[in-house]
Amino acid sequence: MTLKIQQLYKSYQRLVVFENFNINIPQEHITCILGPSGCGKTTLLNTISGIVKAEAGEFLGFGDKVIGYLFQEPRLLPWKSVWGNIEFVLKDVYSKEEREKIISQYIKMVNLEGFEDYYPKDISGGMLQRVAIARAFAYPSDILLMDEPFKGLDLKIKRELIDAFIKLWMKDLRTVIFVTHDIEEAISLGDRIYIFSKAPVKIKKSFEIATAKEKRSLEDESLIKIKKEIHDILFIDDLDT
Ligand SMILES: Nc1ncnc2c1ncn2[C@@H]1O[C@H](COP(=O)(O)OP(=O)(O)OP(=O)(O)O)[C@@H](O)[C@H]1O
Repeated sequence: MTLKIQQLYKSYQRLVVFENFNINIPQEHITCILGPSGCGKTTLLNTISGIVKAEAGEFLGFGDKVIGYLFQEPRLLPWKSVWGNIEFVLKDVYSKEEREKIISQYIKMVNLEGFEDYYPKDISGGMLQRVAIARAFAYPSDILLMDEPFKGLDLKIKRELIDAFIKLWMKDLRTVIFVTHDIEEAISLGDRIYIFSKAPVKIKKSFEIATAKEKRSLEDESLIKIKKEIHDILFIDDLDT
């Protein structure tokens, strides 16, 4: 079943971010959202998670769903180790034995074996974000909201994180809504990609990518074509909208 948001209205004082806004989110897929800075991408995630209250709108299919949120900064607890940070969010969900199994499994999937006892201050930015991603997936949410989780990381680290992300996602095909400014990231991860306009947000265009994520190459002609089209919508169309 597809999750649907209908007739969303959200404003901040006089700024109307969403008005009669509709969007469909396919379950068990990754939906990427691209759009100009400040258009309302984070606001959409925040209305879905309930951090921000929509003034109007129906959220169909979201009612009984457990929502996880991965932010741009890893937000690890500095006083807990890599292991402890993942364990912390699983404490009330799984028994001790289950937790041990799950944590070691996820640590392995993001290639952090051997770093279980390290503290956040002793590992690199890319490793911190790998812990955060492992923690986000280890928590049994139905929908995972991700707000530019790879922003500011260098290209090689970003590629490693994308690969780790795909591996984690394939394990249970979580429903993911992924906000990014990076077209290549969207093309690497998205099953569906929405391009938002400036506020009040309209969906300018959506793309579907059918190729399995683990088999995608950014050199594929079809992906190069989509990349160019997205680029033109974002950076050329926007000059006059
Ligand atoms: N709490 C708030 N109070 C007032 N205005 C806000 C608030 N939160 C966001 N805004 C404004 O609403 C608009 C949408 O913000 P939002 O953070 O959702 O955009 P975004 O698309 O995620 O931006 P970016 O791409 O820069 O992260 C922006 O103009 C922002 O300044």
